Amino acid sequence: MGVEQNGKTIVLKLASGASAEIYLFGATVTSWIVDGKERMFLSSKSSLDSTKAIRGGIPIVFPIFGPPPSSPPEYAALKQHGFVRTQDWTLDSIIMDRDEGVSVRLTSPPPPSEFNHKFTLSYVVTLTKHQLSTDVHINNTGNEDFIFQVLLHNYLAVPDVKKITITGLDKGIEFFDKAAGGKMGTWQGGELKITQETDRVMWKVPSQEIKVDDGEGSGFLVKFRGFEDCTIWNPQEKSGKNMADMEENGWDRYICIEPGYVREFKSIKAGEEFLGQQVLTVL
Ligand SMILES: O=P(O)(O)OC[C@H]1O[C@@H](O)[C@H](O)[C@@H](O)[C@@H]1O
Repeated sequence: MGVEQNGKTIVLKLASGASAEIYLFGATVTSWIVDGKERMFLSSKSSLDSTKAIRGGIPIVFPIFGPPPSSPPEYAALKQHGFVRTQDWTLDSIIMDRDEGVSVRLTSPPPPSEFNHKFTLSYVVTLTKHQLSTDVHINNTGNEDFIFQVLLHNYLAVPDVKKITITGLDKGIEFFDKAAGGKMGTWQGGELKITQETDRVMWKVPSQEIKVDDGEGSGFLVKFRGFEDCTIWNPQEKSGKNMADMEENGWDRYICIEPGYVREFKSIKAGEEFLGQQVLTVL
């Protein structure tokens, strides 16, 4: 029980058998086991040698989501989804180590020199019997405002994505449909099924609670606070087969329900803190 440190990874363990593995590279959660079952998808073709972002688990997206914008220059120079998913993070502290829960705080290293904004970024991962909570704390430690986007890119393992049902998306939400070439749409309410490539940035989700029924008696509840938007992504074969680090048919074994602040850039004032929380529960 407790917290094991194994060089590149930290493993949280509970007496119930629940565990979570976090790579220091990107502070990426790569495994979450509940009731003897792996709940995170991790592609068998993912590189785990710190050369490329990990394909699976929960990569952290910051300070941009998606491809870089054309300006300002320090943002235009960034790679897709920003730099923190490919940085070596540090274990800062063990916050809690008890029978009912284990919690650790990780901190990111300084940003690349061209990203000339002062901030601290810490990530608190808490494991309880059926839940995994991941909280991002961003503090503006400089004297000027700066802007960012942030998102927790979870890959939730499911037996067959074509059998899942997603609910909790409020009727009337606007979404940016990347799979449809970047069109805006309005969600009509009800259930969302994955029958084709899906890449939707749902703007301002009032419920902040999305349920995934895996069609085989289990699933997930994804709750969030601080984050307002949620991207729902599954590439299916059409785009999945073009991803070098995606295993064959991997696209059928996960769904990404990604809480974030991504519909626009959020401005953070000098001295201000942003807290984005994700709570994943196994149903
Ligand atoms: O291949 P990456 O950089 O990890 O991104 C994966 C996907 O991440 C999703 O969040 C985006 O909405 C998709 O458009 C993107 O393809």
